[in-house]
Amino acid sequence: MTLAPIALTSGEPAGVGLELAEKAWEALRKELVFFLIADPAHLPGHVPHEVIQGPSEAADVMPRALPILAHPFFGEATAGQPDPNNAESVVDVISRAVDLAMTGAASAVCTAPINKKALKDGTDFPWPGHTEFLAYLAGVDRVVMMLACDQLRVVPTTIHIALKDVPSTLTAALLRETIEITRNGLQDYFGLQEPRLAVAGLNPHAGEGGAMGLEDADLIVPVLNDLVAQGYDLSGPLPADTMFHAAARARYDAAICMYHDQALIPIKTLDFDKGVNVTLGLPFVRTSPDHGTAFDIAGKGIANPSSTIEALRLAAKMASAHQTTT
Ligand SMILES: NC(=O)C1=CN([C@@H]2O[C@H](COP(=O)(O)OP(=O)(O)OC[C@H]3O[C@@H](n4cnc5c(N)ncnc54)[C@H](O)[C@@H]3O)[C@@H](O)[C@H]2O)C=CC1
Ligand SMILES: NCC(=O)COP(=O)(O)O
Repeated sequence: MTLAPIALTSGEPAGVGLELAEKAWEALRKELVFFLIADPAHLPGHVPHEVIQGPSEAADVMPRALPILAHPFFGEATAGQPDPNNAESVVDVISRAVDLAMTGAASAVCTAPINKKALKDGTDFPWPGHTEFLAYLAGVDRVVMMLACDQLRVVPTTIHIALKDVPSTLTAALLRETIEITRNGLQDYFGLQEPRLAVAGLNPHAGEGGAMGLEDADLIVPVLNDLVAQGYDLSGPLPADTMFHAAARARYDAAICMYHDQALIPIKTLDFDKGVNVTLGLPFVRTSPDHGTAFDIAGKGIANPSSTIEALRLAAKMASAHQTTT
């Protein structure tokens, strides 16, 4: 069965997203089909583009031009300088892509980076990022952020919160749900029958028997024991400083981490260029490049498109894996 095209969102028009959409089209136009939802006036215009009336026209257009589902914005796109007048449309484009994915007109959603501060300034966007907004749009209570590259997959259990709030936010229920959603996602979309999950400790040396913190023994261990008894393949809590070297990585399929930087530093260090952000637990596939709006290089034509290209490739792979299992 042919896969429906992937919906790629505009993201923040003052960032590198639209430049990367054009570069991704050049790289992928003979490999897969996607369409961009954006204001055509915002495109840098280094590649041909063609406005389509609906996703079903994308496949015909893709080999010759970047298919674009036009979404008028209220402001202009000035590199590195977000216009608050655009914020509402940035958000509306994400909702539109989700509608298309929920109805099957798009096989997946791939999001270009948004600038959280620009959205807060322009619209009172109440969400920390796409991840939580997508869960809201899809009507699901809990989703999981996973970042993936060839060498590593990582999941932050707590995401965009202050470091001081991590211990109080980290509950047994949150950790359990994170592990469950990760396991299901790796089974459904990545062909792993029983994923091997390595769980990081919260404290240095995973607490070192209580000498450096109690959460590892008191909170993490009971959750792991319970899930292992249910058949999960889990190890941990592991000291986070020694679980990301090559030999350690070979022992697991994904690392469950306790907070944002514990998860994202190792993957962005290993493969910033090709890392992909995936949301697990949604009723549709969502991927994104692992980087942000990169205002410092926007408009210069030097942004590296590899992460966006890999995000579109992974979206297509996950969507077809799901199609064959449903
Ligand atoms: N999925 C999303 O919507 C994401 C959004 N963000 C948002 O992006 C904004 C900026 O975040 P930062 O922390 O500055 O991270 P950033 O990823 O935008 O930039 C960090 C550094 O990496 C470089 N960089 C990023 N992408 C690049 C590319 N494709 N090619 C070459 N160099 C690249 C930038 O020039 C900068 O020096 C924030 O508002 C943040 O919340 C950050 C990550 C993901
Ligand atoms: N640090 C990852 C990030 O900011 C991406 O967040 P999201 O917008 O995908 O929720």
